[in-house]
Amino acid sequence: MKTSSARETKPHKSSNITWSNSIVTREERCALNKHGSCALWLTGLSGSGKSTIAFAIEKELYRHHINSYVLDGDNIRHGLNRDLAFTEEDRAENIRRIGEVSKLFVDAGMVVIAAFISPNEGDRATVKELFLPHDFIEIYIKCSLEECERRDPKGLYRQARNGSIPNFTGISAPYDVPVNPAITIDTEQLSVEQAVQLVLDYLKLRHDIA
Ligand SMILES: Nc1ncnc2c1ncn2[C@@H]1O[C@H](COP(=O)(O)OS(=O)(=O)O)[C@@H](OP(=O)(O)O)[C@H]1O
Ligand SMILES: Nc1ncnc2c1ncn2[C@@H]1O[C@H](COP(=O)(O)OP(=O)(O)O)[C@@H](O)[C@H]1O
Repeated sequence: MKTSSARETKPHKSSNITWSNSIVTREERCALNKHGSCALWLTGLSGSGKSTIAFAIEKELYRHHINSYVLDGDNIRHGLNRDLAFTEEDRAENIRRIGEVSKLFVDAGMVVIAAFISPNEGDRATVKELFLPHDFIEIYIKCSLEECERRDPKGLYRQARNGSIPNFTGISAPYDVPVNPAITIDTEQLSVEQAVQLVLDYLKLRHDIA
C-alpha cells in the first residue's frame, strides 16, 4: 500500500480566514427533506460497474422520494476537476476535492453517491475522516481485472494494453483493494438490481433514509 494521501498533497494555504456558521442546521435540512443524509462511496476498477450501479441507486432513491446525487469520475473530470490527470498526485487531489464536495452534500441533507476508482487506500481513508463514522459508507465494486477487460465498455483497456494510455489502473497503475468496506458488491455474481437492493437494505439499517 502506498503512503501518500490527499491531505498531504494539498496543504492549507489560506490564512486570515474564519468559519461562518449557517443558521439552518443539517438536522433541519434533513427534516425538510424527510430523510437523513450520508455519503455512499463507490470504489473499484474501471469497468467494474461503479457508474451503472451509482445511477441505478440514484434512480431507486428518487423513486423512494430520497434526494440524492451522483458524482461520477468521468463527469467530474469534464468540469470541476478538468485540471487533473491520472498521476498519483492528481488522483489524490481528485479524491480530496470529491471528499470535500461530498461532505457539503451531506451537510445539505442529501445522499451523495460518489463513483470514483479512488485506487489509493490512504486517500480513501483521508476522505473517510471528513465524516462522522456512520455518514460514510464505503462500497467496494468488486470485479476481476479479467472481467473488466473483457467488458471494456469504453475501449480503454485495449488502449492501455497497447500503450496509448499511461498509468491505467490495474494495468500500469495500482489499485488497493479496500480493507474493510461497509458493503462489497461482486458484479460478476450480482445483477445491477441485486446490487441496488443490497445498498437499499444497508440504508434501511440506519432507519432515517430508505
Ligand atoms: N489512466 C487512467 N486510469 C484510469 N481511468 C482512466 C485513465 N484515463 C482515463 N480514465 C477514465 O477516467 C475515469 C476514472 O476517473 P476517476 O476520477 O474515477 O479516477 S481516480 O479516482 O482519480 O483514479 C475512468 O472511468 P471509469 O471507467 O468509470 O472508472 C476512465 O473512463
Ligand atoms: N452486475 C453488473 N453491475 C454493473 N455493471 C455491469 C454488471 N454486469 C455487467 N455490467 C456492465 O459492465 C459495464 C460497467 O461499466 P461502468 O458502469 O461504466 O463501470 P465503471 O463506472 O466502474 O467504469 C457496463 O457496460 C455494464 O452494463
